[in-house]
Amino acid sequence: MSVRVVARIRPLLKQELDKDTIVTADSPEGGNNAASPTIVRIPNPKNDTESFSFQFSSVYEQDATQQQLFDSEVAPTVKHLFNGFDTTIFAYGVTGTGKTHTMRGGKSMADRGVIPRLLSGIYRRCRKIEKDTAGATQVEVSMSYYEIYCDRVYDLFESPDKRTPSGLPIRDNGGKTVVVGLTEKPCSTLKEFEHLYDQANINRSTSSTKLNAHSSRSHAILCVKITQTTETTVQVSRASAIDLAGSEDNRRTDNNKERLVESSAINKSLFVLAQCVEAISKKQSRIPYRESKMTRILSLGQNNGLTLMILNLAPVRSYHLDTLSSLNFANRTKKIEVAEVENEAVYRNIVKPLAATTSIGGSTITRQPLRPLNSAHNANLGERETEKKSGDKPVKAFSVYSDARKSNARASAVSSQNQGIRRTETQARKRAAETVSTFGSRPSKTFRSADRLNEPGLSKASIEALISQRIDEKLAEKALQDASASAPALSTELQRRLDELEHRIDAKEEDGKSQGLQFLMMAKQHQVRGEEISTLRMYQLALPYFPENEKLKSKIQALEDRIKARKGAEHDRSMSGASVSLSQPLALIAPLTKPSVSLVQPPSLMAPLKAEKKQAKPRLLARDELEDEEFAPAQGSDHDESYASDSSFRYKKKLSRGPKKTTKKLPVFCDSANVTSGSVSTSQPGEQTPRTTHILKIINSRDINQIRALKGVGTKRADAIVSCLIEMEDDEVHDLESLASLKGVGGKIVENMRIGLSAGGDF
Ligand SMILES: Nc1ncnc2c1ncn2[C@@H]1O[C@H](COP(=O)(O)OP(=O)(O)OP(=O)(O)O)[C@@H](O)[C@H]1O
Repeated sequence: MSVRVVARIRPLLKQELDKDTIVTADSPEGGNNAASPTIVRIPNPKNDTESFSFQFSSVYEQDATQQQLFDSEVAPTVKHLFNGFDTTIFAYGVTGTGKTHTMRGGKSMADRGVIPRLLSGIYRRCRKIEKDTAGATQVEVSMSYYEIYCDRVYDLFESPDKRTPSGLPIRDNGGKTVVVGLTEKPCSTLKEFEHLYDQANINRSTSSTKLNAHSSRSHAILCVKITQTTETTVQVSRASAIDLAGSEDNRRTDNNKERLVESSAINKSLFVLAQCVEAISKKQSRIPYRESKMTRILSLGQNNGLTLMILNLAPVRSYHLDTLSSLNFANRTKKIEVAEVENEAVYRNIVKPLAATTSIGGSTITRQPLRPLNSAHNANLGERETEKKSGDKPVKAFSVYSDARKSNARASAVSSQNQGIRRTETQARKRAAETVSTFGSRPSKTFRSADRLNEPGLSKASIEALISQRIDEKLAEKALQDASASAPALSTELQRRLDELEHRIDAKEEDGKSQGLQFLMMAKQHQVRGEEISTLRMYQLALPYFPENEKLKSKIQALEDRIKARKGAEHDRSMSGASVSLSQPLALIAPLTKPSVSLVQPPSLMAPLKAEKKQAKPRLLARDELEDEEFAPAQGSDHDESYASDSSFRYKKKLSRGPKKTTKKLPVFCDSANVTSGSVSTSQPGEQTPRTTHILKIINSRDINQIRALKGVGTKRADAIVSCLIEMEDDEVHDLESLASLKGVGGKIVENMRIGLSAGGDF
């Protein structure tokens, strides 16, 4: 199932004028005009008579109410949530386009946004389920709420003065990204939720900017966990509602230094998100999720369940290019496929009293850094601790029951809620496991043990062995938890150093890369605004971080040539005193009457842009310059939604990734059998021995199995080598020195590969 994308055009604000409206909603041609609109139309910034159209699942016009949006888009997701599907709803758009209004909304009943309405729907359904099952199914709701501010994660249930400056760490846990040490608060009524939510929102970072008096300076993520407990099963599902911060054009915000830092972090994370979406849509093997915490947490395309993106748009001309950019992003996002997999209900340990299985740690949970995670999304590490304390005995990881206890009760209870929902094969298989009950609300992991227990080949002894292995694991886990329970005794200094270490772990080698990405991002921003000199400058600053990106180099070259040519033309004109000539074959004239954005070069803030600053008037643009512009409509289509975008900057790892031709420290390989690194001659491609040729052939095959089979390589390294090769695109590794310079390889490994082949007797 793909991400569902709907657009919402906000009404004009007080200071905005009707005549400036350029974004409109439309129904598809030939369709029923009474049908809800699904198309957003916006003029071509270079030619008002042309328009671009973008189709989405739905488009909400300026007069659409909060109720309409909720009823059509969000209410239907509630039942899926209770059927075990996770849902993710996020608002995306430029600053001041109405994301917070859509997600949170105002205080009056009519103004309430998606989040309070969603919770209201959740509680209503809770009551219905409890009533329909005469109390046999109990539903518990809890929430965590956090923000990503300047790429740091902060718990919104903690006031800013109590926060650790470095924020909460995030970790990958079985494919899911979790925030460690997040508070999870139970909230059993809408009133309770609203109280907690309002309190937490006070802690959210907002400030006044020129474009929005209450601008969100962070991405806010609300995670609502729903636990449905029957006599035999526990099913957990989660709704994530995300109010992303909006991208900002800092020339329009008049931001001060602090706001600029925030803005740069916001823009960077949104840029990375766009890169991820682009990489997914191009089916690239590397999706740069890890380059921003927001993209790691959002994990668009990696998450399961239902995903709804609400694209917020401002209707007015002052947002023209930003709106196009958002529309283009949304257009790509709608193609992303999300696996429609539900969370499986797991058997609970019926020995435990019902209430104890779903108790929640609440605000007592403390941060427990640098230790393994063992539960699901946004793991609340204190949760199991609380459970354990609630009973005298430690809770068993699982129990084995006799055949007498069949899972029919569970099957019927759950299936009555899951009518019409596709089930996975694995689940069907797991349902067949009749004899197992699992610990508390643990996810399906324990089922695997159960499946193994049911394998026909397992003897009683191996079952015993498995059980004692699981008990050992649990005891080890408990020991770890006990150890970290004493974490409060850590000194602040030690805590600080741990935080630093975690940051370093997270950052790894990303520093240079993110700096380079920042420059690319700024280049793109300048480019869409038609500021060539500053674009060039940003590309030049980015080049050292992507030295092997040929497209970047050619882009720089093309820009330099174009700027030179333009300056030459300007110089010629000023010398001859000639005014614009209509007969000039390769020039187009910006119509003075039409405020076409792209033809009028806006002044830039950058110091070296004096030449551009002088250009307050519309200027001549060469035809090729126009055609190269980011928003040119696709050829042959005046109403095409796919306008060209710059895709040339897929990230490449810095220097070490690609093969370096001349690196002093590299070993020199000689192709005679007994020579070790450090020998004299450099192998020339034409002089390679069969062994070298064979190694290079295997490497260039990009076949992970063949590469892994080379001596001393192993799965991880083979994977890294293939990633390097993919990033080299069509280029190949031509000699052993280049091979040694690949990331994670080195001279010793290459030597091992050679020795391995000799030992095999083939060479
Ligand atoms: N549908 C709407 N109806 C009425 N007013 C709206 C609507 N959408 C937005 N607004 C108003 O527009 C202004 C900006 O909205 P909002 O703060 O929600 O923008 P935002 O996209 O969240 O901005 P930022 O990214 O800076 O936080 C607010 O005054 C808000 O009340």
